[in-house]
Amino acid sequence: MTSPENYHQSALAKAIVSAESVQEEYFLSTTGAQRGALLRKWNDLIIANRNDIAIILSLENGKPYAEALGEVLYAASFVSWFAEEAPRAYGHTIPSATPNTILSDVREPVGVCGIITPWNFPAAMITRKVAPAFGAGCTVVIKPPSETPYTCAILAKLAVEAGFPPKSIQVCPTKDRQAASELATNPLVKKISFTGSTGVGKILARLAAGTLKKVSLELGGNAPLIVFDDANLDVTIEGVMTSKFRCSGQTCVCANRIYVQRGIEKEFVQRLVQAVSRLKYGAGLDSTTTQGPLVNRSAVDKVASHISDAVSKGAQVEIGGEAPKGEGYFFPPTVLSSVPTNAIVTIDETFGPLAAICAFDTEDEVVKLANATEFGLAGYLFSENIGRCHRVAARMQVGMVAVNTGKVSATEAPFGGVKASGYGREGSVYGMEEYQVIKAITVGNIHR
Ligand SMILES: NC(=O)C1=CN([C@@H]2O[C@H](COP(=O)(O)OP(=O)(O)OC[C@H]3O[C@@H](n4cnc5c(N)ncnc54)[C@H](OP(=O)(O)O)[C@@H]3O)[C@@H](O)[C@H]2O)C=CC1
Ligand SMILES: O=C(O)CCCC(=O)O
Repeated sequence: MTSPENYHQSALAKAIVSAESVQEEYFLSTTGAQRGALLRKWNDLIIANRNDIAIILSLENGKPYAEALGEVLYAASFVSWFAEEAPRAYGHTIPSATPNTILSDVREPVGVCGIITPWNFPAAMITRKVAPAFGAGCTVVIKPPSETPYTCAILAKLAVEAGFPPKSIQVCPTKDRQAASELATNPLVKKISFTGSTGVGKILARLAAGTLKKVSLELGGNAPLIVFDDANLDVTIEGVMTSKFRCSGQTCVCANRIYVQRGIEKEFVQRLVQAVSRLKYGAGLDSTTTQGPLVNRSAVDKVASHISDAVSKGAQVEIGGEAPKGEGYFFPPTVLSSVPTNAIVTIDETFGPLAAICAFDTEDEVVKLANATEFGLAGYLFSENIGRCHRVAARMQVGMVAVNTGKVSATEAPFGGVKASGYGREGSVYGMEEYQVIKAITVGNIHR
């Protein structure tokens, strides 16, 4: 009998066995085109239920309804994308060096996949992983985030309604970290895909090494955003607002350090403060809200500590700066100017609505500052000089660069990082490869 202590672990182990039981029988017997058709139905069901899903998402995560709806559509776009990619799992024919021999390679599903996702994108992080896994022919066991399990549950229900076998998508909500690590250690699981903090990513990678699983990790960022003095400031302010304040600053691609060339610092700060003053924090389902709450008390405390550290080193609060007293985890969108480059905010990802502005003088200097971090997920730059845009983009040590836009994420763009931001790419033409293995087939003596 299962003791209460290992109840969750044992539930996860059972879910893994259940997913494995249909891995071969169902997924190896369907074609990519058939799985693509199921993904198309799943996409259609998500779209048909988008308003209800957005309400659930907004209620459990706190993000404004309009943003939640945007996320549901973004989530559906991964399902739609991989519905098209599933039939295109091409292999190669390879000219063999051996006479009388035909050599080819094919792509096969890796097997049962363990999926672990964060609370900031309760829908999109599920579909960005599950849709390519299904497209490739894998089954999945999902450990959704404790803060936002319901969006995942409804997405899984719709996947089953679309026709995926119930056992092929297992959802195991648990707060028990020991239990969650079952996914990384169980030998039946062949792949771990994780989005979350760098610390947990390293733990999972270490655990997964025990059974040599395939691993992809989308981890923390600390995105630099560089504004050169030849930038178009209308475009730049719009880009900064998009990049910095989406999900109340709680995304791994949010600008964390804003470097502005000294000659335009004053005007930039003034215009940014104007734009920020139009934001309004509040409950997600209130239609006037543009900024939801942060995820928990420690997230609020982290923003406050980054502000007080920067201020103690000489930064100025231009707007915001203090959490309101009372219930809830709200933090007003904040702008700090004259932030010294040794402030903690330039080193540690804030994951909150704090725009920290540091002045710089030269291109070389700012590239060094931008790269002076263990992270390498997203980077942004604004300039009207095309040569400089290419030159600086080439020098930034990140997986994704956005030039003259604050939007770095798109279904068709490879999403992922370098350095301590992890490895593997999601979405795009590469996304399905993460869930496939390549098999070489050699046929000899063909002219016997
Ligand atoms: N790269 C990104 O997109 C994200 C980065 N972060 C960064 O991480 C910080 C902390 O956020 P947090 O949500 O705690 O991120 P975590 O990395 O702790 O959590 C992400 C997911 O991993 C699970 N998890 C945590 N520990 C383990 C473990 N030992 N074994 C298996 N699964 C585990 C969590 O479960 P549970 O919910 O039960 O804790 C959750 O589902 C943020 O402030 C931010 O800096 C956070 C979210 C996304
Ligand atoms: O912040 C994250 O956890 C994932 C990034 C969301 C995106 O832009 O796709």
